[in-house]
Amino acid sequence: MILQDLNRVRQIAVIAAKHGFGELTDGAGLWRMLGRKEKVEVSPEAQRASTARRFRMLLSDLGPTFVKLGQILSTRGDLLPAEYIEELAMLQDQVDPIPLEQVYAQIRESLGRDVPELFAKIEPVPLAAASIAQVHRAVTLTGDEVVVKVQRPGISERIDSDLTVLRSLARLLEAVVEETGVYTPTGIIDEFDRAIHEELDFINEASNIRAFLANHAERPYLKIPRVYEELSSRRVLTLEFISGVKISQAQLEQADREVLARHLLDGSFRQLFEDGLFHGDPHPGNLLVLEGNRLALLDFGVVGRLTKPMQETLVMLCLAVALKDSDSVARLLYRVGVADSRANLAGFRNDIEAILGQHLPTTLGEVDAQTLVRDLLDLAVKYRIRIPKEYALLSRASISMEGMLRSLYPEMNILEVALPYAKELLAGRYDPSQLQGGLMRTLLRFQSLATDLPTQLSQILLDLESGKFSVTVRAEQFDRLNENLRSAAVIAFVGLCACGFIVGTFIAFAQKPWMYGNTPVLGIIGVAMSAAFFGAVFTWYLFGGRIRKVSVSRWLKKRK
Ligand SMILES: Nc1ncnc2c1ncn2[C@@H]1O[C@H](COP(=O)(O)OP(=O)(O)OP(=O)(O)O)[C@@H](O)[C@H]1O
Repeated sequence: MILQDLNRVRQIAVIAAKHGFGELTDGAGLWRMLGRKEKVEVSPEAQRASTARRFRMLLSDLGPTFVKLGQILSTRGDLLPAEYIEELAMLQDQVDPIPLEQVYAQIRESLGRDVPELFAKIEPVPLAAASIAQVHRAVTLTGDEVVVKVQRPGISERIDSDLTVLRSLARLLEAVVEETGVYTPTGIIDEFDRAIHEELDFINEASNIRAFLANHAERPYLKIPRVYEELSSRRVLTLEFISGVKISQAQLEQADREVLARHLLDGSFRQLFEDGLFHGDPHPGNLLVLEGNRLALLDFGVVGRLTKPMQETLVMLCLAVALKDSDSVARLLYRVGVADSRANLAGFRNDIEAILGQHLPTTLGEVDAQTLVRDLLDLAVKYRIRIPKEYALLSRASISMEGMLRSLYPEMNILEVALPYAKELLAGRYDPSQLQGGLMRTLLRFQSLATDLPTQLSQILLDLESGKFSVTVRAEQFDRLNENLRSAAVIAFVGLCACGFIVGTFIAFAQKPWMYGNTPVLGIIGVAMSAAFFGAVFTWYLFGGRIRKVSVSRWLKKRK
C-alpha cells in the first residue's frame, strides 16, 4: 500500500469514527496500526441516527466510489437486512457538473477528434450530472438530435485507487472479524470491482442497448434509444435523443394510465420470461412517457441475465408463493442459493410459512409483493443462504417496478396478468397435456416429491442434486492445533532464513567479496537482513495470535 493509500485509510477511519463506527475500527486494530491516539468525537447527527442511517451517511461522506458501492449493495437484499437496503437506496450521487472544457477534453481524448469535427452543437448545460458521468443534449454533424454521456475525467483512476484501499480493508476485516461465511469481504469487493468496471465501460452499456433493441424490435410500445457507434467509446456514449416526460412527472388521464401500466408490465414480463435480459434499474427517472401512450427505457449500465433454468425456477417460485406452498418456496430458494453450511431447512420452511400466512391473507390482488420479497430475502440472510446476484437484482427491479405500477394504476392485478406468461414458459418444457388441468398440477408434481420425504433426507438429496453435499469432519481442537502448527511453521521458516543470513554474513566478512573502499557492502546487507528476520521472529512471538477478533453481529446487536 503506498503512502497516498495509507492517507486514504486514515481519512476513512476518521470519517467512520465520526459516524459512530469507531468501535469497529478500534476493534480491528486499524487505529493502532495508523498510530493515532486521539479520540474522534461522534457527530451529534450520528448520535441520533440508526446504524443503517449512519452507514448511509458514512458512504455518502466517503465519496463517489463508496456511494456506488452503497448503490450496488442496495440491490442486494440477499446480503443486507431490509432497513439497510431502504437506506442505501436513498443514496444520491448528484454532484456539481464538470465544466464544459473538461467535457470537450474528454470527448477529444476518447474519440480522437476535436468536438467541432464530431458534433454540430453541444448544449452547455447538462441534462444530468452524476458521479461517473454527465449527460448533454447535442446535435450531430448530420443534424440528428442526440444525447452524449461523458465520463468525468479521472473518475476511473480514483475508483481504482479506492478499490486498492477497499481490498486492503476487506483483507484486514477478514483477519479480525469473527463471522466468516459465503460472503467474504474480499468476495464482495471483487464483485463490486466487476460491477463498477462494467458501469465504467460504456462499450458494455452500448452492447446492452443493442441487445435490448433486438429483443424489443417487435414491441412497438417500448422504445429503446439507438446507439451512435462512431460517436461512442469506453468513456463517451452517444445515443438518439428521446423526447418524452419522466413517468413520475407525467400528467396522465385514467385510461392512459391503464394502457401504460399494461405496456410496462408486458415489457417487464417479456424481458424476464422471453428474453432472459432485464433492465436492472427501472426507477421512474429511467422511464419516459412518449406520445401515443408509448414508453421509453433509459440507462442500461446495469442489466440482469437469466438462463432458461433460472427463468423456470423463477416461475416455480412465483407459483409456489401464490399457492402458499412454503415447503416448495424453501426448497426452491435453498436449491438456487449457496448455503455456507447446511442450513436449517425445517426452520427456514417454518419461517417462510409464517411470512406467507401473514402476507397472503385473502386475494392475490391485495398482496404487498414489495414487503413479501423483502421479508423472504431477509430470511435468506438469517439462514445464511446466498441467493445468486441475478435473483437479488431481479427482486430489487421488481420492487421498483411494482412501486411504479401501483402509483400508475393501483387497480391492476399483477399476478393475474403474470399467469399467462408463466404458463407459456412452462408449456415449452412440460407436456401440454400435463398443463391442461391448470398449472397447479405441474406444481403439485414437484411439491409431492418434496413432501414425501422427511426434511433431513430430502435436504441431503437436494444437496446432492445441487452439488452442495460434502462431509465435514470437525473437532475444535483440530482448528487450534492447525493454527498453532501454522504459526510454528512460519516462525521456523523465518528463523531459518535469519540463521542463513547470519552464516552468509560471516562468510561475507571473511571473504570480503563486495567492497566499497574499506566497507564490506555484502556483510552490512547480511547484518541488516539477519536483524530484520530476527525482528520478525520476535514480533511474531510477541504479538502473533493475539489479534482480537471482533464480532460484527454482536456489535450490531449491542448498538440496536
Ligand atoms: N436517450 C436519451 N434521451 C433523452 N434524455 C436522456 C437520454 N439518455 C439519458 N437522458 C437523460 O439523462 C439522464 C441521465 O441519464 P442516465 O440515467 O443514462 O445517466 P447516468 O449517469 O447513468 O445516471 P444515473 O446513474 O443517475 O441514473 C436521464 O435521466 C435523462 O434525463
